[in-house]
Amino acid sequence: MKESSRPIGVAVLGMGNVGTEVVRILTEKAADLQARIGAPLELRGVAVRDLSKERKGVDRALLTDDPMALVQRDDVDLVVELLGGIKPARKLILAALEGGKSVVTANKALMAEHSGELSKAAEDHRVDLYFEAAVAGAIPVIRPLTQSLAGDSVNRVAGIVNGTTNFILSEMAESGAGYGKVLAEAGRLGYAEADPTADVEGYDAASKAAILASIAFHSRVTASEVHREGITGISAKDFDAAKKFDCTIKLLAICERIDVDGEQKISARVYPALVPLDHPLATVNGAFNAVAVEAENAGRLMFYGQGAGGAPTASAVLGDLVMAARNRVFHGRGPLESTYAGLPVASIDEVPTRYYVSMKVADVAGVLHQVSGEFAKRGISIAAVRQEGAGDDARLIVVTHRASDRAQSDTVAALEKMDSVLKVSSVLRLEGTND
Ligand SMILES: NC(=O)C1=CN([C@@H]2O[C@H](COP(=O)(O)OP(=O)(O)OC[C@H]3O[C@@H](n4cnc5c(N)ncnc54)[C@H](O)[C@@H]3O)[C@@H](O)[C@H]2O)C=CC1
Ligand SMILES: N[C@@H](CC=O)C(=O)O
Ligand code: NA
Repeated sequence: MKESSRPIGVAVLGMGNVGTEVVRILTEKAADLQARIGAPLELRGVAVRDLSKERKGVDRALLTDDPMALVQRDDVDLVVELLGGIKPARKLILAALEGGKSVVTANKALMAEHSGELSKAAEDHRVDLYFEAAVAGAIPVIRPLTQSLAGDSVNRVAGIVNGTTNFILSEMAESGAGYGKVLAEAGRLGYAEADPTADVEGYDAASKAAILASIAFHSRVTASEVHREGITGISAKDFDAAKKFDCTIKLLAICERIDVDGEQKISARVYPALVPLDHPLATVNGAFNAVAVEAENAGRLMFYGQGAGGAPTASAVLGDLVMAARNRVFHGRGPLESTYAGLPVASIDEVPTRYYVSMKVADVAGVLHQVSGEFAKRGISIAAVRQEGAGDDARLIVVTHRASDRAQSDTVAALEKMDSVLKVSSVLRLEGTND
């Protein structure tokens, strides 16, 4: 390695769950980081909202409540954005890139909507924009997709990419624990977003799916193009029913190439789904995430680890920081954004899915025939039927084979109108099967 170069000035924006851990590691591991980079990293400042708050292990003189002034300092070479949200993060990152500073961010919400603008600024100013922490926390997924698999063709990236909802669903499956209490615990443990609606309504997973789909398929997919459903409607009853089909329930993010009438499109979708208990994703519990990648030549790859939490996320941030700093020392550049394929995003209606439909029915002869008739009318074949209870508590559960999501959802709408179907109580998709 070449002799140590001049120090590299680092600005950290935000000292919450992740920022606190990043500053701690930067301080505690300074000597190791210097040896790995070939230059010392020097913390020039940390932008916080509340200057009066006690920040253990941080020199007060480093704190500022003016992030823009910090970003624009001449002695800052690298900016680490850990504020979250679009405003003021977008402007701060743009200012950094335009000022010739490389940026490391964990901000999936921002990257999923503004990656085009930010990547162009990085390219124009010949600096790096790294965001490994933005998807699946500590797990390396961005780097494998952009670098290790750069010579392959990825067909599918799917898995569990939100720690908070996986933590909640795991607790519900395990102990039937109440939803609100578990969500509060996820916040306390530093897994949840500042506004946890982003987690439970699937927005966070949708941002991650947009980032994964864009990189995997060399196209640009934004969060608003990802079909999104959250977990707020999932109840203990759904878990009981799932168990009867040897399944559990997971919030999945699925990005795949699909063929729609001869045209290649991207499907990017997030929803809670039944997953067979013997599927690898069924055993991913707590705040752990797992991402399976299927590539033409590599075959199936599986990435597993901590998807949320201050220290695990800080690990991914530090990895990016070391890369960006090394590039400064050795005059290199990280990979550029690649969107040459420009594949369109399919509507959820066009995607082949399997449905699980649980309904309360009138306990009269012929109901099963009528219900199965509605599926048959739309060309959907039924994989399993289960009849439960009797009288006022008669229930019918249908699991279908794969058909277009449009045909499946039209069938559910028709069932809801039938006199003999008193209530469609639950509709979930089934994933992790081959049929
Ligand atoms: N917590 C986690 O497990 C993970 C978080 N992320 C992402 O990392 C980023 C940070 O997340 P957390 O640390 O969990 O959030 P957090 O809410 O704990 O921390 C954000 C900090 O930024 C500060 N802040 C916000 N606006 C500011 C401003 N204008 N000036 C100065 N300070 C400001 C807040 O006061 C807060 O302390 C977010 O983009 C999040 O989505 C990514 C992966 C995992
Ligand atoms: N809120 C997110 C944090 C990591 O991205 C999650 O729960 O996964
Ligand atoms: Na990651």
